[in-house]
Amino acid sequence: MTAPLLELDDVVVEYPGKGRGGKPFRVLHGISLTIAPGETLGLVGESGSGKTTLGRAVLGLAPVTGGEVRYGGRAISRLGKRERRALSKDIQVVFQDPFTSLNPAMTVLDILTEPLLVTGVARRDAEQRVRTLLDRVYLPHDSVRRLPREFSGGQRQRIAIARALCRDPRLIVCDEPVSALDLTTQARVLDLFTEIQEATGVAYLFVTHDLSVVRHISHRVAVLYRGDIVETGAAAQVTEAPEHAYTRRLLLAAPVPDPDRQARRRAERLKEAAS
Ligand SMILES: Nc1ncnc2c1ncn2[C@@H]1O[C@H](COP(=O)(O)OP(=O)(O)OP(=O)(O)O)[C@@H](O)[C@H]1O
Repeated sequence: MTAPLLELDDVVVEYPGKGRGGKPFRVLHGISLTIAPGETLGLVGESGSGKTTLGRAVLGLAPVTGGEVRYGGRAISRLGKRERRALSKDIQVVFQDPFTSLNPAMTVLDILTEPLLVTGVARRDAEQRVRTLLDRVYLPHDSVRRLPREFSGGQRQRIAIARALCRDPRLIVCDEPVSALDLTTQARVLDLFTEIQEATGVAYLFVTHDLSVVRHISHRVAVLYRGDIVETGAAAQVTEAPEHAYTRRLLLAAPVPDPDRQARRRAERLKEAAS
């Protein structure tokens, strides 16, 4: 078996003093999961279940008070600032909102060259790299002169993806990266994620509340419920034949476009609620 790229071993996240009576507020209760090189693990769960917090724990942005996050076998939960910055070459992030995640005052050229220039890449090489990145996300080369506000939501998310790819990461935490896009744009951006993975071998931790998205993009799916993983398995198995009652409820709650299926689901939901 391939060694995992990322491993969470009994990870606990607590926010100090936010719980009842000023006690620490425990958001993740001991999460264990792995992601292999080149794999997409979809992370689903209802609002407030802790999905974003789990992604932030991987990025070193949430307080891990128990267990360990390992990247390539190395413990990374409690790194200092410099070590964490060095790790940002390997672990990148794409956020939900393409309207706020890009600096509105910077041109696309500046947005995409900055991560390279700060690590000592020569300007000419950085600009060459930007052209390759724009090709990879299907944006024209003359995008470099424009500001984020001159692009549509889908195009902005392509810029955010290009920025995440700048330094050839091995893992990208994708936090609801298509939720703010319309359905057609969502499908195109999801296809782009898949194509990039096939070309580069990057792995994704793909956080979403949307089961149709998770089915489309993931190899495996983990289901988070109130800070615990209740089910993990192959994407098709978890989304077609879930074992856990919570996953079944999540599936039944998802809207479906076909009215007959929708009616059947409504009947199943009512049956579940009555039982
Ligand atoms: N910085 C923080 N300080 C205190 N509590 C926090 C912090 N960040 C998140 N939480 C709490 O942790 C819980 C999980 O939040 P999180 O954002 O991880 O959930 P989520 O599953 O991503 O939800 P959504 O789908 O709505 O984004 C929530 O109760 C939230 O209020």
